[in-house]
Amino acid sequence: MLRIGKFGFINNFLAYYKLEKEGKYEIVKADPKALAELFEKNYVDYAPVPSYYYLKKKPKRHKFCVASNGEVYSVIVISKGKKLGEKIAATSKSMTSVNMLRIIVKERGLKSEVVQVSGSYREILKDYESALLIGDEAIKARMVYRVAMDLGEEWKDLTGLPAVFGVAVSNGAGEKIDEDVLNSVRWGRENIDVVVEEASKKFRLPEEFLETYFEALIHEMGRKEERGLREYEELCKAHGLL
Ligand SMILES: C=C(O[C@@H]1C=C(C(=O)O)C=C[C@H]1O)C(=O)O
Repeated sequence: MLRIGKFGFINNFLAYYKLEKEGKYEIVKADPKALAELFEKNYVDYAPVPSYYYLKKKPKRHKFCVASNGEVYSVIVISKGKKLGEKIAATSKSMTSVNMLRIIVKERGLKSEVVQVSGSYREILKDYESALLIGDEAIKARMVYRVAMDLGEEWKDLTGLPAVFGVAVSNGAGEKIDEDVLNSVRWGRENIDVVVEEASKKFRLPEEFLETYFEALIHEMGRKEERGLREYEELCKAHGLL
């Protein structure tokens, strides 16, 4: 059975809902950085990985992605106080957004330094005023702390383009898998009420939030997303990050 990766976040819940029920693939869940490592070791045949990893290694890329054209809700800088801290502690689970934040900070002339740290967000917030969080931790934290930045929104303001956080890659034979994932995405969109109800029970989050969230996520690379990814590559290079 082919083994495929899944971001172990709510951001992949809608996309993989139908696919997981069908049981055609063995699905391996991990955070974005860990999934890139599993792909690197050839443990998975196909997986979404951080866009930054893709740009570094350029394996075969497919159409499934995790992107947003504006607010994304789950890639955010939260702050305990009113101001950004001198240092923004970025979760070690991220590869794309930590570099995206470095670009935004420089382009906006902000003074904060972005440092990458490990640990849960509660641990991080013991030592730092501000933190870049992704995925479910970001969603939990945003219910409690002030959202200082939404990276999807910041990226759109800065470039006028979508932010592409993750893209699907394969060891070469991913065409059919990608087609199955995108069919599952379409099923999820057409049956969003079912997906939202299930997700709300599973993650104990309000249906209203989940609906807004799932609608904000883009899961198929189109022309705008291609341009957004290219712009990210160019700005990474311009800032010495790639
Ligand atoms: C949209 C998100 O973006 C994620 C952020 C990533 C990163 O920063 O490397 C990689 C993949 C995405 O899953 C999220 O975490 O919810």
